[in-house]
Amino acid sequence: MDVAAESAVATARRQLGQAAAHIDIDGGVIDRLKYPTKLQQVSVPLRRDDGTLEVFTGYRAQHDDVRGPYKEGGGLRYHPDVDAEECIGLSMWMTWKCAVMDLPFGGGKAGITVDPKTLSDGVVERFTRRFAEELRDVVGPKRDVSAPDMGTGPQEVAWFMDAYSMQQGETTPGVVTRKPTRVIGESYGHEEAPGRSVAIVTRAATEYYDWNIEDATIAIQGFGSVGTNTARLLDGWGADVVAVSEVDSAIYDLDGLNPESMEGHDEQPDMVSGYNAPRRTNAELLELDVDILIPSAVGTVLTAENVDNVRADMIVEGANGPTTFAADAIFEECGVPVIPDILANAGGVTVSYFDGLQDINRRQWSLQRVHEELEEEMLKAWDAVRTEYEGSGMTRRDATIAVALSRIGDAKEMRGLCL
Ligand SMILES: NC(=O)C1=CN([C@@H]2O[C@H](COP(=O)(O)OP(=O)(O)OC[C@H]3O[C@@H](n4cnc5c(N)ncnc54)[C@H](OP(=O)(O)O)[C@@H]3O)[C@@H](O)[C@H]2O)C=CC1
Ligand SMILES: O=C(O)CCC(=O)C(=O)O
Repeated sequence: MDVAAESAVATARRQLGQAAAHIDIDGGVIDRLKYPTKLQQVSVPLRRDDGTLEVFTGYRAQHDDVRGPYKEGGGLRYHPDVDAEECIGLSMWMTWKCAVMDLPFGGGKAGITVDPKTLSDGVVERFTRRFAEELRDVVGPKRDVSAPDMGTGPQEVAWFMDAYSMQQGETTPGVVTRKPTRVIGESYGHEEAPGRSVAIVTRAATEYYDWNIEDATIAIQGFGSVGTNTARLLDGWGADVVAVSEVDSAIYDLDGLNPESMEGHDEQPDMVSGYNAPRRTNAELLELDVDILIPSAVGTVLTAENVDNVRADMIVEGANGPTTFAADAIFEECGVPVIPDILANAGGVTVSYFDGLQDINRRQWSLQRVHEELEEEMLKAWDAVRTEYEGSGMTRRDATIAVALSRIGDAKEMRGLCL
C-alpha cells in the first residue's frame, strides 16, 4: 500500500501495533491507546485588520494521562495542514515521548488550521487569546499544559497564558511552558532544547556506528526552532551542515554552510531564500547524497514514493512524524537507521519538565545546568532504547515505542484501571 497520504494517526496506530507485538502487554491496553481520551474541537472566530470576519477550527487532542496529566502534551501548532487526525496522531507520539523520557506526563496536542503568515501580529494575538478562552475548560497546570510548536513561539504562549490567567483571576504561568525566559519566568535553554536534543542524539548515533561526527555531512529540512538549533550545534561540533531549507526553498553547498551566521525563520523570515548559495527544492534536499538527513519541518515527507531516492546513510527525525510506516520498512530493509522523533526531539518536553521543577522551587537553574541535565536525560533515554533494541530483532522505532509502552502498561496495571 502506498501510504504517502497516510494521516499521522494512521501511521501512529500502525507503529503502535507493530511495536506492541514484540512485548508482553495487555491487548486491551493497546486497543485503548489507539484512541485519545478526549478530542475537543472549537471554532475560533477572528476579525482581520481589514474588518472581515473569519472562523477557524482548532483542536485539542488529549491522548493518555496514566503516567501524569496531559501536561506538556505537545505544543500549539498553527499550520494550514492541521486537522483532527493530525492532532490525535501527534498526541499519541507525545504520550510515547514522555514515557521514553520517563517524564510524569501524558500526551496531547493543540492546533488550529491556519496559515499564520497571513495574519498580522495583532490578529495572531487576538486569535491566540480567543483559542485560550475556548480551551479554558480542558487545559490547566495540573490538567493539560501547552508549549509552542510549528507556527508559534514564546510570544504566542505568553498571550495564551495571559488570557487563561485573566479568566482564572490569578496569574497561572504553569498553563504553558516555553514562555519568554527573562520576562515572565521560564527555564533557560528551553527554546533551543528540541534542536539540542536532536544534535545530542545524532552525535550518540554516530558514536554507536563508529562514525566521526567531524566527517559527517548533514542535510536539514526546515530552518525554524528545531532546524536552526540542530544545525548550529552540529556545526559547532565539527559536522558539515551542507543543506537547509524553509518552506519554499533549500540551499546546498558541499563546502558546508555557516549556520551560526544564518538567522532562523523567527529571527529573519526568508533567510534561506535570501542566502547566497546554490538552490535546491525541498524535495531535492531529501534526496541529497549526505551522511545524515534530519527532516525538521512538517510530517510525512519520507514516503514510499521518495524513499528509494533517499541517499542518506542515517535519518534522525527532528520533525514529528516525518517518516511513513511504509518508508520506515524500506529504510529497515536497506539497513538505513532511523532514529525516531519520540527520542530525538524530546529535548523540548524534557526542559518543560525542568521548567516545572524550577517553578515549584521558585528557583531558576543556570543555562549550564539545563544543558547538563538535558544531556544526561537524553543519553539515559538513548541507553534505555539501545538496551531494548540490541539483539531484539526490532527496529529502532519499535524498540523506542516498546520502552514507552512497557512503562505505560506498568502504570495502567499498577493503578488498576481497566484500561
Ligand atoms: N518547537 C518545538 O518545541 C518542537 C518541534 N518539533 C517538531 O519539529 C518540527 C518543526 O518545528 P519548529 O522548528 O518548532 O517549527 P517552526 O515553525 O519554528 O519552523 C518550521 C520550519 O519548517 C519550514 N516549513 C514549513 N512548512 C514546510 C513544508 N511544507 N516543507 C518544508 N519546510 C516547511 C518553515 O519554513 P518557513 O520559515 O518558510 O515557514 C520553517 O523553516 C515540527 O514537526 C514540530 O512538531 C518537535 C519537538 C519540539
Ligand atoms: O514542551 C515543549 O517544549 C514542546 C514539545 C513538543 O511540542 C514536542 O515535543 O512535540
